[in-house]
Amino acid sequence: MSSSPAFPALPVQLEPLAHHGMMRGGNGRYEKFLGDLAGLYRDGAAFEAALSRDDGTPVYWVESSTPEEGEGALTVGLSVLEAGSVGDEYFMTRGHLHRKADRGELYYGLSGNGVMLLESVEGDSHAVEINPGQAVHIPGHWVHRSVNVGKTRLATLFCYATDAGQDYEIIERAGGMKQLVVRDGEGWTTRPNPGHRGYRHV
Ligand SMILES: O=P(O)(O)OC[C@H]1O[C@](O)(CO)[C@@H](O)[C@@H]1O
Repeated sequence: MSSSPAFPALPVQLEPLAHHGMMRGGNGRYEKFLGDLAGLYRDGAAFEAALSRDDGTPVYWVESSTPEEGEGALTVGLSVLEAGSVGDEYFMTRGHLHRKADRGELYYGLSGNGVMLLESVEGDSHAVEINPGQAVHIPGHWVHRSVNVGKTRLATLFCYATDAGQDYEIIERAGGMKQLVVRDGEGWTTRPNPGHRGYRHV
């Protein structure tokens, strides 16, 4: 016998365990392996070399809670990104614009050291650090990606409108994001991506 979902949806207690890379109480999980990320990094030879050494563990994963769907519903989750690099680019998420582009997102840094790379379709770019105890509040209409610029796992708690959706193709069609987040001595810097064609002219 099938049962209807409860209305209103039941409250959920979540326990993000950043150092264990998991969140208790969620109902969703996905993982991205190096092999899923072909074309993301500029240095193809460095990517192939990294793939040949790959230990088969995910580069990043997301554990989330979506207790209800529809307008006004929220998805909350833990995003975990390993430390590392391909060529001089730090490990990063694929990045996306929300399909409902006016939907914003909140990230709260739990552990590790990251940068949120934020770009508008009009051509503005911002790289905002996210360290433990810092939040980044991303309004709608920003293409966004997280980058781990530290030496340990980056774990962030996030929240966005469930109906936001994700458009990954906008970055692929543009030849990647406008800026790259790269090693700079012991730190990080941004450098223009020579392959970027602009988000509007695609
Ligand atoms: O969806 P992407 O771009 O692969 O990256 C995963 C990211 O997406 C989110 O799950 C939600 O926007 C982030 O928390 C996470 O860092």
